[in-house]
Amino acid sequence: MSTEYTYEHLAETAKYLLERVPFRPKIGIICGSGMGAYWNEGSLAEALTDKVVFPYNQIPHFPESTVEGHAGQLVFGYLMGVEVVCMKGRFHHYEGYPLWKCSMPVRVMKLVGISHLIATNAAGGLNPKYKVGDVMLVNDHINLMGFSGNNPLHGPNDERFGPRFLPMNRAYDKDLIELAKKVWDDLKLGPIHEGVYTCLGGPNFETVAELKMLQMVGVDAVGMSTVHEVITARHCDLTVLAFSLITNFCATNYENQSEANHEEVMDVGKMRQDTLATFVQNLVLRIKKLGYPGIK
Ligand SMILES: O=P(O)(O)O[C@H]1O[C@H](CO)[C@@H](O)[C@H]1O
Ligand SMILES: Nc1nc2[nH]cnc2c(=O)[nH]1
Repeated sequence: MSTEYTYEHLAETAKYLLERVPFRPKIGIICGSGMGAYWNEGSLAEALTDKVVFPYNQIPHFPESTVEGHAGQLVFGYLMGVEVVCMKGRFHHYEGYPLWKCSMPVRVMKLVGISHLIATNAAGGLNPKYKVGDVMLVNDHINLMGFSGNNPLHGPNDERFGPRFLPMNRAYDKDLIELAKKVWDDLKLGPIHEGVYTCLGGPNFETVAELKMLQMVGVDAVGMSTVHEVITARHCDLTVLAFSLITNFCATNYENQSEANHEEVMDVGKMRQDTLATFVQNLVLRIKKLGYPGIK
């Protein structure tokens, strides 16, 4: 079975949400590990006003979030006066969900009216120039899981979502990347990078040999999410911006004794949540002011 969700299922989910939310969001935000987990002062979710909160287990047809750091709530609200919908926690393949299920919320967000998706993630830094706590705007990805036929769009295609075949060479909108860099610089937040992300199935972190291979093929940051969400988003014509918070440095030699762990990932997320919240708030404001630019 490639997908249990028909268009009608997801339309039902969207209808349930829309009946309970008094405004229509244009921007969807997926909070990565650590970044959406806490309601502490300074977190992105905390910055939302006039919130309407839906725990995932109360939304018809929604999967449940099982990872620590992923609260499992869909939050509608205003960020700097901009209508947004925010996923506090996402679904990963390693939780036991097939990729079409991991990325179903993207289609739901499309059906509630978004035109733009901001996907964030925590990732290991492979590019030697990156430091822990840095941000990398994703300008491309390598769909490694797709190489073996594991793709969120696998199976019958429903044209109401999008076409059977789709290009991916302009998946990460260049205008939005430029805008994001400008917003970051205007806020004087220090250096920001642009690079290539890849998603592995997880849940284990990588071996040294795997990391060396990924570095050789041009990967700058490695994680366990985002790629399938972006494919699904582009399929239904959403304009996409994605960024990675570099939460750990990947050990590409055997002398390095440090070991990647999820606690560190969440700690760095927490440490950087204020900065990222400020960044995203200013970004959505600029996107709105500019009339929601980017390829559709
Ligand atoms: O991609 P997000 O959800 O930010 O989380 C990343 O961090 C977790 C590992 O610590 C994995 O889930 C990986 O994908
Ligand atoms: N696969 C993978 N995912 C991560 N998420 C956060 N850090 C990492 C990492 O080093 N590898």
